[in-house]
Amino acid sequence: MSTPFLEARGLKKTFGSHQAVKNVSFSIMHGEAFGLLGPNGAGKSTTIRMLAGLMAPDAGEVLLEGEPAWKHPEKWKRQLGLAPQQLALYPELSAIENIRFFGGLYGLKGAALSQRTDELLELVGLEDAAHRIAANYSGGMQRRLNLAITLVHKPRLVILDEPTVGVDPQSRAHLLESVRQLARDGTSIIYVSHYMEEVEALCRRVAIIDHGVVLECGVLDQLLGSVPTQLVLHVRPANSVDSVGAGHDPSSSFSARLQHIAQRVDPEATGVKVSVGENVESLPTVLIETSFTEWPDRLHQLSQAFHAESIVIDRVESRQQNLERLFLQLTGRALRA
Ligand SMILES: Nc1ncnc2c1ncn2[C@@H]1O[C@H](COP(=O)(O)OP(=O)(O)OP(=O)(O)O)[C@@H](O)[C@H]1O
Repeated sequence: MSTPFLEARGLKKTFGSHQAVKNVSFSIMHGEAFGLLGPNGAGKSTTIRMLAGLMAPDAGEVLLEGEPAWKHPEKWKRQLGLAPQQLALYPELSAIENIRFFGGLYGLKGAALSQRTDELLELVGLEDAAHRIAANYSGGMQRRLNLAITLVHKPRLVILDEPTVGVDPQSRAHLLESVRQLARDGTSIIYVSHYMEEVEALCRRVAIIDHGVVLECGVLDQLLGSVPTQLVLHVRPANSVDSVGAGHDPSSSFSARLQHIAQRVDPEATGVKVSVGENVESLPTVLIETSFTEWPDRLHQLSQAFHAESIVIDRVESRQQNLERLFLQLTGRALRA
């Protein structure tokens, strides 16, 4: 197997008595877009500060192409670019002046610096605003400039910490397109975000961290395969006399029959969890959670059980397995709660 471009190995960091990062390991391959997900305070920013060499770990190490990164500080600095959550730019300078200033810090000058400045303004879509001072930009435009500055020295790995938080839709689209372009050009990317749909759209592999430890790390599609399939069954009584809302509270017997089925299905034994919509009278739905491969069998068994109770399945809806649900399964809470 080829050597990862960057590897976090057993990273730990404590602030006072608080262990912010308890044990974090993962690796990023050359040219890979990697997502880092976790709720507030999970330890993401602390982890990426250690990856970028801005903070020393208490234990563990960062390997750059298989070697301890601290052994080659110049290489580490040149090959990595971190776009932090807090903007790192001069608000009283224009976009051009900011990019040229930071480019100069990396030794760029003359035609090379001018060319790089033009490329970056185009990449982040700030050509028209290039001469205006950054203080007058919208929040989203400032984020785009922040990204351009991060990229000035053509880092081979870019770490983006929540790049789209609080930005307008147009800037968000620009930022995402810029990241896609970087990925197409073969830049490795660590994308830290609360927005699962962004991570799903951009990253092939992800790590989910909480309380300073990695809960899961792997290829997104494979991780999603472990999320139970959810089927929502829309059901109704087979007998019209017995229909929902008709006569003297027939729905309670309908509800009782649904509950009866739900109780009979033992989730431990069958791998199927059945739950009945709370307001059965107005919302006759049944939720099945089962494994992806087994759901046709499960559905068949359940429809027989329904038939025996004179209940008809009108419609079956399958809910997509997504990162939001994987996250919920692992951490027990929603990311944006
Ligand atoms: N310099 C510091 N001194 C003391 N505590 C810190 C410091 N930096 C981070 N922490 C604490 O460490 C924990 C992890 O913080 P960190 O910023 O790494 O989390 P995060 O996952 O990036 O969260 P967020 O999404 O809110 O940025 C938090 O409880 C935070 O308050």
